[in-house]
This record gives sequence, C-alpha cells and structure tokens, in this order.
Amino acid sequence: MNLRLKYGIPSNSVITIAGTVGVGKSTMTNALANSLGFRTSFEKVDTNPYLDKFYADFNRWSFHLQIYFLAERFKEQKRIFEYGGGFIQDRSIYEDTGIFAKMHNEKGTMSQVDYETYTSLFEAMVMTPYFPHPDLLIYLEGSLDDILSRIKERGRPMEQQTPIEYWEEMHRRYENWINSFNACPVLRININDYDIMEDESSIEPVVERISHFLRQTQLLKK
Ligand SMILES: Nc1ncnc2c1ncn2[C@@H]1O[C@H](COP(=O)(O)OP(=O)(O)O)[C@@H](O)[C@H]1O
Ligand SMILES: Nc1ncnc2c1ncn2[C@H]1C[C@H](O)[C@@H](COP(=O)(O)O)O1
Repeated sequence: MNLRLKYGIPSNSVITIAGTVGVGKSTMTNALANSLGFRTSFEKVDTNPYLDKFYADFNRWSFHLQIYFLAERFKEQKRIFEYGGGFIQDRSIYEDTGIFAKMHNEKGTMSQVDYETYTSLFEAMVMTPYFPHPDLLIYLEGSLDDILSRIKERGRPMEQQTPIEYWEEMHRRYENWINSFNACPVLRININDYDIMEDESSIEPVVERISHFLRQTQLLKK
C-alpha cells in the first residue's frame, strides 16, 4: 500500500536522511522511498574515484574528496529540483561541511587553506536563498557499539581498516552537530525504534511520525 496517500504526505516533499557512517541511512532511504512511492538520491560509493585513496591517505586526498562530494551532491540537488521533489535523499549536503571537512581540518588532515577554499565554495553554492533546503531532515541516531557492529557487518574493506577512534570521533561530532543544526526541520529517530530488516511493516510508524511532523512544520509556516 502507498503510505504517502494514507498519511497525506505531499508528493513534492524532499526528505533527507542524515547520520553517521553505518547507522542505516541507505537502508532507510530505500524503505521510505518504497513505501511512499518516492525517487531516491544515493551517494555512489562504488564509483567514487577518491574514496579508497582517501581512506589510505587522509592528508593527500581529503580536499579532492570533499570537492568531489560537493559536486555530486549539488548535481543531485539539481535533479531533485528538476523533478519537482518527491525524493528521499541518502545523506544531506550539510554533513559534508559540518562533519567531515571540519573534522579533517581540526584533526590536521585537511590544511587550513584547503578548508577555507572548500568552505567558501560550499557557502557560495549552498548557504544562499536560492538553494532549496529539504522539507525535513531525518536524523538516525544509535549507540556507538551498534554502529560499529553495522560497519563491521557491511564489511567495506576501507572502513574495516580505519581505526575505531575515527568512528568514535565522528559519532561524538554528529551529536554536537545535530544539536545546533537549523537549516531545515529535524526529526530524530533512534535505530532501536524500528527494524525494517526483520519486519518491513515497522516502516509504517516512521511514516506516521513523518506525516505528523510535516503537518506541524507546515502549520508553523502559515
Ligand atoms: N534497521 C536495521 N537493522 C539491522 N541492521 C541494519 C538496519 N539498517 C541497516 N542495517 C545494516 O547496517 C549496515 C549499514 O547500513 P547502511 O544503510 O548501509 O548505512 P549507511 O547508509 O548509514 O552507511 C548494513 O549492513 C545494513 O544491512
Ligand atoms: N564528505 C565526506 N567526507 C569524507 N568521507 C565521506 C563524506 N561523505 C561520505 N563519506 C564516506 C563515509 C563512508 O565511508 C562512505 C559512504 O558513507 P555512508 O555513511 O556509508 O553512506 O563515504
């Protein structure tokens, strides 16, 4: 059944799924898109020409990788706009700067000059009145232990070889980042509150929460 009609979710909605690596964004993107009849916008990991190199040498490749992600996400944003919405997006553009670029700069694996070049480009492209922000950002949160088991279970070699401290640092930063994020409305969902791998129908309460939340934010806009 199309849950979009049942819960009155506007067909032009754009919902972005945020959260740390391995928390379950892609899985949630697929499940929501299927139940709402929406298109998906995914990060392409397998065809990313920098990702493996980046994990092998952060210093050398962090700037290249950020520029690549920014270009890819911006192109996706354009595609979503051209379709007139109706999308679930796997990871928001805001996490690139708010989490990744910032973390690499502060940890010394992205130089100050590269970071400033990147952030000025990001701000010129994204933080303008012309850039359409999503109607809703769903933030998936879970314990570090659960997330580390998911990264392990998924088994991407580059991530397995990365020290646990990297994922710990990212997990901590995500919590701080979401507490001050205000570019669009945020709905926080704990990964223990649904289990779409075992029980497909557990997506319905999530859709219900989205519907309720969107209605509230629309009312506030009026
Ligand atoms: N609700 C869930 N319950 C159990 N395992 C899950 C759930 N969602 C995702 N996973 C598993 O966790 C791993 C990471 O999920 P994924 O959706 O790829 O995360 P992300 O896109 O956030 O990196 C995958 O192996 C996936 O099968
Ligand atoms: N902006 C980014 N900088 C560095 N690494 C990034 C960025 N965006 C995504 N990544 C990495 C993290 C993961 O290894 C893959 C895919 O992310 P996932 O959270 O599993 O969808 O890309």
